[in-house]
Amino acid sequence: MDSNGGAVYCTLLLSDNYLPGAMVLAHSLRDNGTKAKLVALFTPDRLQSTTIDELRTVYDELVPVNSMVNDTPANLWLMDRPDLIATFTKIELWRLTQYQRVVYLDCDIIALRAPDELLSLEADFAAAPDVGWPDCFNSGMMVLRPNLQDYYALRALAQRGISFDGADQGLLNMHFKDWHRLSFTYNCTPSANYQYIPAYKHFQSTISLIHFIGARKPWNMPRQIVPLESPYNQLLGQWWAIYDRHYRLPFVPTTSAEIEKTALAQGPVGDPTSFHGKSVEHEHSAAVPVLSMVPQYVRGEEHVSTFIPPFPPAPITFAPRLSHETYEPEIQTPTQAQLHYPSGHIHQPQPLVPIRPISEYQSPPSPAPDASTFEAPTWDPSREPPPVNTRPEGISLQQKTYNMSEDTHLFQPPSSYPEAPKNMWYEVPAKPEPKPTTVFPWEHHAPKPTRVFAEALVELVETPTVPSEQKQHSPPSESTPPGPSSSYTRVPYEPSAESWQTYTRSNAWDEDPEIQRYIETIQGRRTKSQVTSPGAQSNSPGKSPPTPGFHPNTKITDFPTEVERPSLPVTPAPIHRTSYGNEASGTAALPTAEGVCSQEEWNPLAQLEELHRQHSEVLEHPERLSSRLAAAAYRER
Ligand SMILES: O=c1ccn([C@@H]2O[C@H](COP(=O)(O)OP(=O)(O)O[C@H]3O[C@H](CO)[C@@H](O)[C@H](O)[C@H]3O)[C@@H](O)[C@H]2O)c(=O)[nH]1
Ligand SMILES: [Mn+2]
Repeated sequence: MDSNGGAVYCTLLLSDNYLPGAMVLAHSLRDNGTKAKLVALFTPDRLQSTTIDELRTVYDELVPVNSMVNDTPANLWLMDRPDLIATFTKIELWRLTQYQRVVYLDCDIIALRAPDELLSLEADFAAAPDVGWPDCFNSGMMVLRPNLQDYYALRALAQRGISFDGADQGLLNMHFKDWHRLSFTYNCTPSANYQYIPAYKHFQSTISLIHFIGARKPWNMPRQIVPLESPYNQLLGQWWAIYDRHYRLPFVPTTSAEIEKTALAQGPVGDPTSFHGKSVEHEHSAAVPVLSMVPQYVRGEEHVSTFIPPFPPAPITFAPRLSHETYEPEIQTPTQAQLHYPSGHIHQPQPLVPIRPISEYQSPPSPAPDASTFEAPTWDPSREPPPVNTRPEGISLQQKTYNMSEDTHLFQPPSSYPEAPKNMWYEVPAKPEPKPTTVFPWEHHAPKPTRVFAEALVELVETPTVPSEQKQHSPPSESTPPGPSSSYTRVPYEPSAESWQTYTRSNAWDEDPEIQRYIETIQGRRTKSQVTSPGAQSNSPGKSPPTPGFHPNTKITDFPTEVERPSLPVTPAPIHRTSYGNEASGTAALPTAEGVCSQEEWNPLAQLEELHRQHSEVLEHPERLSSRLAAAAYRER
């Protein structure tokens, strides 16, 4: 009993010609590091003793079993596999009760990694789906617990010949209906199904076991078949790699003379169907030292003669194997022609693909051709569009396998990281503010704004002497340009005064000489066009331009003196004119607001008193309010 509690890998050998498979399978498991016991069931009545001896070199235990032949083999012919007549012998696996668990593998399987986890799988019976009918499992790989109940049940079915394919897979699928499904990567069968190539490319690295189902087995096929990159041919290469590691003959001819000699020495091979049993004994000549029994059952050796010739012999009239692009290993049975590498002296074999014109091949003296020699004619991308209907090229890209790091140290972050770069933002270039379009003529040479704030004003206001002229509210002469607002402050500066007193209380419309002139030109125009206007007639004669420096007509507002008006002089008030008779008529032309006393008579104190009186009246006699409002509404109507 080993660490897996008696779990073993096990295969079955029914005939000598499957010996290479059994041997390569065992090597693939060992090469991949499994420590588990390797067991081989074999049928002594059907095998040569040398075959059994050979098995002993790699298998830990050999278990002889009686072969169980299907007496009603009709269904085998549905598969065209009469050679599977004895595969009912597989049910002997359930009699291996000396082992707790058996991972059974067909002889035509290789391991790309040892699937040791299957040795401890918690399932009574597990397998992977079959590519031909995925509801069924493929019986080439099974994880099972040997037990006599299943054994006798299976044997009963077998004796009655109950199997839909006439072999073990049909029988086992009828018995184990509830099988534990394992990943296809545990029993990956090469196939040419529509989904196969992309899936293969994707899952390739996860494959544990490859199963070469079908009548043709890797050891009966050449080492290399083009296209080399097709999944089947790549997997075939994997089988041959293991085989070569353990059994490749030491002699490899390299010169053309050696090639010729070796080919002649091996001679033509007989009917391939006769290679069962002893008829194969003559096949390897003395020129090739035979150290093991295995190579004599390896038909693949024959058609490559353990070498690849440097170039196809010329003249060549048939397609060399290298041009075999539509290889379908599961369907084709090897013909004699397929088992021969075409060298000059061998009779004309049947080509596998339509013969290409000789011009498609390179001439013999050119360097050794590789697979690409037989590619489609070269394409000049600078001159023509890509050729249509060519083979995809991605599949032939180099594949790389990366290994996980085995470093067991924890990641240590660096003590500091470099400073992040600064000033990475984009400086938006400043767009110059567009100058506001000028409306009035004086704006073209407008003086710089001279607004002054409170602090600065303290000094400015203290110094200037207000001209007496302005105290009398006369308009400023043109010789006095509009300067800082302090020159127009008529209220003497008082440090305790409210801040509003410090503001400019001049009206540019009254005091800016340019505005004065502008108004005069407009008035002039109005005079010409509206002759009948009484204001125009009285205001401006329209005969001579106004006298510069004196514009009494245009002055319409000013700050009233404290005598004129008791309220605070916050805003300029309309000038109450008495000096110009026609001015008065102009003012009289404006209708006075109804119910509002004139500016001059407005007494804010009296008005406040009145407001207060009304307010208290409403509070004391609310009923009067409604009658008041009703009266007001009636008035409005
Ligand atoms: O002449 C033979 C034939 C078969 N076997 C053994 O039986 C197994 C099954 O035969 P195989 O040629 O591998 O069959 P497959 O092509 O794999 O065909 C399918 O169908 C078979 C019959 O149902 C099942 O046994 C397989 O697992 C299943 O993959 C082989 O691996 C060997 O272990 C021999 O030893 N010698
Ligand atoms: Mn098989």
